[in-house]
Amino acid sequence: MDENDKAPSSMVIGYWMSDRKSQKLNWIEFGKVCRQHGYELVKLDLERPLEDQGPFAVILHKLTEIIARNDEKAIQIIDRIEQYIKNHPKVLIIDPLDSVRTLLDRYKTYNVVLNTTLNNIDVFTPTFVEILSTNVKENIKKLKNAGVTFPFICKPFVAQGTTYCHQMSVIFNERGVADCKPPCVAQSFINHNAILYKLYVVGDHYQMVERPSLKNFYASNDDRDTITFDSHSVSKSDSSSELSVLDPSESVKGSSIDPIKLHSIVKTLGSYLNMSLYGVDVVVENDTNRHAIIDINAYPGYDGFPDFFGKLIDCVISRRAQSVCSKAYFEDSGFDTSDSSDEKKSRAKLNSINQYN
Ligand SMILES: Nc1ncnc2c1ncn2[C@@H]1O[C@H](COP(=O)(O)OP(=O)(O)OP(=O)(O)O)[C@@H](O)[C@H]1O
Ligand SMILES: O=P(O)(O)O[C@H]1[C@H](OP(=O)(O)O)[C@@H](OP(=O)(O)O)[C@@H](O)[C@@H](O)[C@@H]1OP(=O)(O)O
Ligand SMILES: [Mg+2]
Ligand SMILES: [Mg+2]
Repeated sequence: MDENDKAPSSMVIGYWMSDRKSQKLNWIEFGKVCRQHGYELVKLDLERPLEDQGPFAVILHKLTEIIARNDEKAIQIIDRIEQYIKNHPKVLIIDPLDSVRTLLDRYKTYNVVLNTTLNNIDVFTPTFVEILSTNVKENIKKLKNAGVTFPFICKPFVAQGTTYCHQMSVIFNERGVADCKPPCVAQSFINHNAILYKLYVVGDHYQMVERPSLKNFYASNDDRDTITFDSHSVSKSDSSSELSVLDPSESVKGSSIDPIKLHSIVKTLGSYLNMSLYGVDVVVENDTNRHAIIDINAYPGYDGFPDFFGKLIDCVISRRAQSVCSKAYFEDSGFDTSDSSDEKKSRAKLNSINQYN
């Protein structure tokens, strides 16, 4: 490439995701989109110091599988990235590692939703409790105290990035409580006529896609054995699991998804999560029409998201503009933006400002 062809180094986007993910997204195309907007896209070599590869204006990543691995090598990789960010406070990271860590922990994620104002508009997270022990008696007591009802769904604590994190079970009775595999989160099952709504978010843009989901289960089925399943065999666009087929006696009433609620979910969660790239799984409860948030994913698949790359570069540009403005704003007000504790305070302040804009 001609040297004059190169974007200035301040316009380099360093990215990392697995080869599998970049192939699925046809990531080479994103390189072209970046060029059209004056950015250069460079894959990070996680084995080498980032200082030798930068400087970067932006770090864009799906590091969930590295963060979730948590072995010595993975810790070293993440430390390296965090150190770079600390040494270069102006670099924009999509998304901040602490925010991704929250989403990798289902228990923390559900607590975030619980503490938002979404409840006021009939958007909720089904009752949940963490199960950490294998003591069945103790767990039954814990479930009762928390108000988790049968049937409930048991999900591994780690939400993304491992081979087992999508292995789940539906538990119908006290006998089934022995099938909980701690550490996990037990969550009351919400009947929703086997329709899942996936909200894919890219910065200020979002798109809803409909997916198959689990059929209705009733408490009267209390002698049933536990059902185990892999979530990826139920709720992908091409899934056709038996677990999604409604019983013949059930009428297939369309649920009424409310676009205003979806809009509020995105507006509210964006600032609570401090994330730009995420997906929210929503089901609409039969009879009540309440909207339940059952899952939030960092950097999901975006299958069915029109013009993903166009929206992604848009997001990079607008987040950069925001972060430049906020740095200028806080420097003016005497904040030391290179100090990470001040940085945290300034982000919190900025979040609260954004929330009301
Ligand atoms: N509380 C619930 N009530 C009813 N059905 C649920 C509930 N939680 C999950 N499900 C069903 O189980 C599936 C998997 O659950 P969940 O989305 O939490 O798993 P996941 O592995 O994190 O999925 P993803 O691939 O989206 O990351 C959902 O798509 C939905 O069909
Ligand atoms: O491809 P990836 O590795 O990003 O897999 C992600 C997957 O996308 P895919 O649909 O392309 O498989 C997402 O599905 P949708 O919500 O978009 O349906 C969701 O399951 C994430 O939890 C997965 O993240 P992981 O568990 O792997 O970290
Ligand atoms: Mg899901
Ligand atoms: Mg998930």
